[in-house]
Amino acid sequence: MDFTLNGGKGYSKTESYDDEVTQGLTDHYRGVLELLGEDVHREGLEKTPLRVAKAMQFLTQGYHMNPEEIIRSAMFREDYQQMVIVKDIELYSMCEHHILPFFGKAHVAYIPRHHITGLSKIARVVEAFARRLQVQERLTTQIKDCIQKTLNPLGVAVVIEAQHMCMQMRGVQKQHSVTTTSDFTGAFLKNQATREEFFNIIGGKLH
Ligand SMILES: Nc1nc2c(ncn2[C@@H]2O[C@H](COP(=O)(O)OP(=O)(O)OP(=O)(O)O)[C@@H](O)[C@H]2O)c(=O)[nH]1
Ligand SMILES: [Zn+2]
Repeated sequence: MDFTLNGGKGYSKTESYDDEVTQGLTDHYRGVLELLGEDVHREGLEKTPLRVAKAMQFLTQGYHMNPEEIIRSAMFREDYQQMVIVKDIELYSMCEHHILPFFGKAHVAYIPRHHITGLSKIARVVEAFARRLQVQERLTTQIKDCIQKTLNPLGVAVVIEAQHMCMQMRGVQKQHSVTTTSDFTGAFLKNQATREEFFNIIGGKLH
């Protein structure tokens, strides 16, 4: 069995797939195509079940990542106590209700208390939680909780703005709707000025 989507470090560096899962998914997706009335033997579709099996594993690889470990792998003692903001982190996730994509941007901030983390690790935490079946609210809260738990900062702020294909391509079909979610801890919760500083920097109109 070859399954290194998770790498050894809590996140993926190479793309490879679990043979057993790939085979199972391929069989299921062949059945799905048949049920949709397709000819699974026509040239363009012959390899499609296998491609989808791999794509779905890629899109849900976050289940095999350990977001807390990602942060702990690059935690540094530092006495900087001002806001650190990583904004416009692009994210692609899948809504758990329809298994259709939702995508947009995450803005993440924290105010260190003795420890900082590698900036890329913030984006990797977003990735680890986004690459699962999700709802936007839970995704927002999980990112916040993970950073609060591992770094124990003075506060964490997470804002996600996303478009949901299940609202755009189907269902209510509102092509321009954008959903914004936010969650805060510590200083961002208690102090309106801190929250406003964050919103000003991410360029939001949310306050
Ligand atoms: N709160 C929340 N809802 C979501 C998210 N992604 C999709 N949804 C919603 O999940 C809901 C599921 O509602 P249902 O009525 O069970 O499903 P449905 O019949 O397909 O609903 P419609 O999308 O309105 O056609 C819909 O309102 C979706 O818009 C998300 O991230 N957060
Ligand atoms: Zn949906």
